[in-house]
Amino acid sequence: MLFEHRGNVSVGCRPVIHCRNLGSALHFCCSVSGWARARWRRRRRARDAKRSRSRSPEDHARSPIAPRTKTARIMLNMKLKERLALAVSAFLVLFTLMLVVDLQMDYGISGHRVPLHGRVSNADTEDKGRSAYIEFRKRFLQKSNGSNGSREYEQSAPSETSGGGVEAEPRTPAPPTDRYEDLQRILFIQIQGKAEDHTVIIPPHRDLNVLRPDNPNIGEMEDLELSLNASNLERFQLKIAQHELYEEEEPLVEHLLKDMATSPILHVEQKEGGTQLKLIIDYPNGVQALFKPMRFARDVQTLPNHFYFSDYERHYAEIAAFHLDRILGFRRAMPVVGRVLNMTTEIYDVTEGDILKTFFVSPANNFCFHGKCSYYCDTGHAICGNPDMLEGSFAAFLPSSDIAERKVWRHPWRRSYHKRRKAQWELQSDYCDTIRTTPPYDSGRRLLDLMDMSIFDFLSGNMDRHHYETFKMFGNETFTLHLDQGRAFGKAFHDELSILAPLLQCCLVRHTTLSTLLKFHNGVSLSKVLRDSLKKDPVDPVLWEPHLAALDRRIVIILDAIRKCIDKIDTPLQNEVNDFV
Ligand SMILES: Nc1ncnc2c1ncn2[C@@H]1O[C@H](COP(=O)(O)OP(=O)(O)OP(=O)(O)O)[C@@H](O)[C@H]1O
Ligand SMILES: [Mn+2]
Repeated sequence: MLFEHRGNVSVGCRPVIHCRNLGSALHFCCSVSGWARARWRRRRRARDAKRSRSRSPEDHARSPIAPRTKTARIMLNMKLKERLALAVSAFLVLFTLMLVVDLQMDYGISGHRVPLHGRVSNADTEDKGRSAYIEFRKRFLQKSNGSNGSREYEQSAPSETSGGGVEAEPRTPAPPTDRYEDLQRILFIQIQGKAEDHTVIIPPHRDLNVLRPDNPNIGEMEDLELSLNASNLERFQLKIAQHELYEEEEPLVEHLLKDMATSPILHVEQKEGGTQLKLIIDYPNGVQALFKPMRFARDVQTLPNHFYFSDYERHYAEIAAFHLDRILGFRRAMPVVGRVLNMTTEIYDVTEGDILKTFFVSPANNFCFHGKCSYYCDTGHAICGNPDMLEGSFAAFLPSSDIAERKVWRHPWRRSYHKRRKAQWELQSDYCDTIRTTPPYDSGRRLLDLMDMSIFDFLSGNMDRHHYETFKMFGNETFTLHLDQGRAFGKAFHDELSILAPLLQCCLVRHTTLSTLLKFHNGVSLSKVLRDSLKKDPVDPVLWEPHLAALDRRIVIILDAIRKCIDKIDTPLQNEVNDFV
């Protein structure tokens, strides 16, 4: 409005608005206007008076000049302060307008600048957000250091299903920076027999699994003789000994695996007990196997909202866990092999009873069935062939209870199996002190076996260890069976530290187990040895690569934990707090 005046003052001010130095321009404009205003006002008043005398009131109303004159009069009547305020606000409005136009150039009009700006600024925020998150997480984990019993080591592919491909390529692990020479030294001294007893690492001369004063097998214990046409499974079963299921390099294991993978299937029936569907497979000559069907591809991971107790069983986990148990030198898991079945001829045609009623053809024309069990035995969770070929795991059958009865033990570090309740070991920091003084954990090999089981389960990510079993005839001084690994290998990018709770709370490990872990850490990696071992299986590749990679990562975590335990006894005062679990 100010710049619409035609008088000297406004004309005099107009160029000023284009000046870059607004402050001095305004000052100039206003000092000029002060002098000119009085003169102009006098002249104007005289002219207006003349005009109003010569015009009628109607003329006055009709005249287009009238409002402008009025405005000008208002302007002239304004005080200097008011005019200055007006000038500043007008400038501000203009300035804002210019800004808006400039912004539009950035985000709307200019086709080049939009994506560039967008990308750069987004990446910046994301990067900052992510690194801040990682930093926070790192600090949080350092601070809590597993006080809640669970620590995550998430890697770059946290998707639930990752379709094989590029991600599944084996990564070359970086050479180990820490060879754990301190731990190696302790083992070396123990081997030389010079060592005193160690509270964390139990030397071979104190370990019944190494000493084995007696190691009878089932055949000897039961006085059973093998018939000439005895199957490989019978031979295997009678050779099960007090301290291990089978000897190192036992040739029967390979024979047994071959039998289960190739022998004709005579009969199938659903196994009672357990929560998920399992079939008992009958082969010629009385050989039996426990079949777990394939439900998902190898790279389908545990659903994030599933508890360990509602996780699906994975057939490949049973196969991989058997190999892992053997490689680690435990030999406490029954041999398991993979095989692809024809559902029509090798299941449907050779079974009877209620299970038959659960077979159907899916909309995708695949042959399916769901059986009857308490978890996932319904149409929505059916087991489907492709179109009628079905893969599964076949575990060699344990000797019947007529020959070798088993004792079922409640695992002291059992989880609560309730979505809100916590188990005793999660609440009591000195929980192991209680267990150590309770039979059968107060002497012999049992507690050490649970430490091995904890390591075995941590490596494979198996949280489902509610019970364990032993052969009754061998009493308490016998190995613990590694049965039911169906829920292992479910989360490749997460290391569940709470599985290690027994080891972390008791600070106890076998010399032989530690030695095996160090051998893999410093030599040929566990992932490589397991990958090579699994190559012999008919359904190889058995494990998704990230699961194999996880093993090498988890070994380091176990070694760190053992070192921490030793530090604790060396400097007890500094480590009073049980800061792992
Ligand atoms: N190889 C085997 N031979 C004979 N019996 C077996 C074998 N493996 C497991 N069993 C028996 O079958 C039972 C159920 O097996 P498993 O635990 O694998 O099934 P599950 O459905 O996973 O059970 P749960 O849901 O209780 O974990 C076991 O408790 C065990 O006694
Ligand atoms: Mn199970």
